[in-house]
Amino acid sequence: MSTQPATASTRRSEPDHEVGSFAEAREQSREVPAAPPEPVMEVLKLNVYYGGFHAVHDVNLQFGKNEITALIGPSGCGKSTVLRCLNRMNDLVAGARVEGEVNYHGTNIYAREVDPIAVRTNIGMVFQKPNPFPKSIYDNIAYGPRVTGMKVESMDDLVEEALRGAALWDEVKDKLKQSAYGLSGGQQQRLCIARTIATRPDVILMDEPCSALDPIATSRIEDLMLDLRKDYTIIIVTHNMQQAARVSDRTAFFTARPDETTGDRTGLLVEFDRTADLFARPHDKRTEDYISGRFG
Ligand SMILES: Nc1ncnc2c1ncn2[C@@H]1O[C@H](COP(=O)(O)OP(=O)(O)OP(=O)(O)O)[C@@H](O)[C@H]1O
Repeated sequence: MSTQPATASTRRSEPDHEVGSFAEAREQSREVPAAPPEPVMEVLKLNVYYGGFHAVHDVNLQFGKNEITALIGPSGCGKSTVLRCLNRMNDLVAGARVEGEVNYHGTNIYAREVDPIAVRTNIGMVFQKPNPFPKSIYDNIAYGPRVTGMKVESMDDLVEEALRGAALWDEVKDKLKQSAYGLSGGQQQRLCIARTIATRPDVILMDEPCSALDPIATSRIEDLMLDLRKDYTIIIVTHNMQQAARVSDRTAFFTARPDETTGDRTGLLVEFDRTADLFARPHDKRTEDYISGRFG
């Protein structure tokens, strides 16, 4: 397994055929340093169990400040499980057990003295299906700051700032008191992003945020992610390799392998690299097979 950025000498040769239109996405990508800059989060020897089932084995990863990192891989390889560990959402899953460290600015978020609510305020999450509360647009945004007791000079200003940040303000500014359920799916997902940024996190986790959306709404969310990257560190699980190639700076490819003794299909990290490099010159055969559509 290689989890370090590959060097020219360790890379596999170019895949024998171009992978979709990843080339185009690569051309648009920005300069990404070889290693994640100022790691905001670091995962060390992460193992996750659901009851007796070993779901994720020994994952090590770093997430750089103001970068977008994509977690990709076939179904069941543990992407969402790893993502949920990053803000202790697995605490809410019965039978889930996490071993290893998840460091946020150097503090293990699983340390006894750490408050999981505070963790989730700093490390927000956007889910696969837009899940606005059955409240007005305004109250959806104001909810987090209110329940966390955030000191807010003007809630109106905060609501506007969050909606502007999520590129939704112009579409909803005249109907803030109307139900969030009246918005389209894409607008609801941007509302959920606005709700997440209203509590001023510095990391945003996104679990397949576009999978329930049409291509136009997807494109808007992708543009938004690129915009949000200026202020936030973003970690996204996606099934869509084109999307990973379009938006992410780094990509972690996972797979699942049957455990020799238990037979459990346990997820593991195969390769972690700059997105442009991982798609152009993967240095693990399993990555190459996956991105070229030969498996998964
Ligand atoms: N709450 C749970 N209880 C028991 N097993 C679970 C639970 N959640 C996930 N698993 C198992 O853990 C493994 C990893 O699941 P996970 O959802 O993290 O994978 P994934 O790569 O995100 O999959 P997908 O791409 O299909 O969403 C799978 O075998 C899954 O069945």
